Amino acid sequence: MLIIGIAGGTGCGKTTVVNTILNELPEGEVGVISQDSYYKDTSHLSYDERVKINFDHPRSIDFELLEKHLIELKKGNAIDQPVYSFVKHNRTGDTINTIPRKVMIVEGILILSHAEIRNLFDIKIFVHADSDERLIRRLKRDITERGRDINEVLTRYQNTLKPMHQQFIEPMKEYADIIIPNNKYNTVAVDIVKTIINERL
Ligand SMILES: Nc1ncnc2c1ncn2[C@@H]1O[C@H](COP(=O)(O)OP(=O)(O)O)[C@@H](O)[C@H]1O
Ligand SMILES: O=c1ccn([C@@H]2O[C@H](COP(=O)(O)O)[C@@H](O)[C@H]2O)c(=O)[nH]1
Repeated sequence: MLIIGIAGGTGCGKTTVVNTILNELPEGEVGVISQDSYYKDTSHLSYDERVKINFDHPRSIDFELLEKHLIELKKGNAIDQPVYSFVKHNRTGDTINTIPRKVMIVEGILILSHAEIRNLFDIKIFVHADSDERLIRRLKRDITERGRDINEVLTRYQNTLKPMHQQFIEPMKEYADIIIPNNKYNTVAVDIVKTIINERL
């Protein structure tokens, strides 16, 4: 199994890059694990308490479960990936049975910040987009898809997202094998990643 980690700040285009790769490769050969599925279960908190969580800090992620799942997949075993709701800020209680594939892509803002997880990746990719570009994309996406308003996005950006990005995400470029510049759609870089995956397939 080839495990590829794709990191980068919110709105840099990780999900879009992953979907582009998936759409053009043979169905069923590549699997995806999203770090978002591993936000800690916060069912014991009220919605008002959950909204105050710093979701850009590594402690908000259940890295132990993510590591356990990746090890199981490497051994050839299926895992039950939790389903996360950004609208509720919590796991939904559902899971997706995820079977091991020849290539597994793990994507998320903080996946390179955890040494044990990082060491499981055969290829580490960092997707870069400038912070103003990422904020614009996040505003548009979170208002249309994640039930936010302009005030929520900008307040979270100033209070937690920006400082956490500078502390825990941007420095992870150091560990990347490939950095994809993604201020514009970067079809050349995505083609290169697809070629690497095709060779493995
Ligand atoms: N290169 C790009 N140029 C312009 N918009 C983009 C680009 N990549 C992604 N987007 C858009 O920006 C938003 C955030 O992208 P997404 O892939 O969800 O980022 P991430 O998963 O890194 O948070 C989405 O609405 C997506 O359509
Ligand atoms: O309940 C939640 C959990 C996370 N977030 C925000 O999501 C982004 C990470 O997702 P991307 O798809 O990479 O943007 C992170 O910046 C968190 O602030 C949230 O809003 N609510």
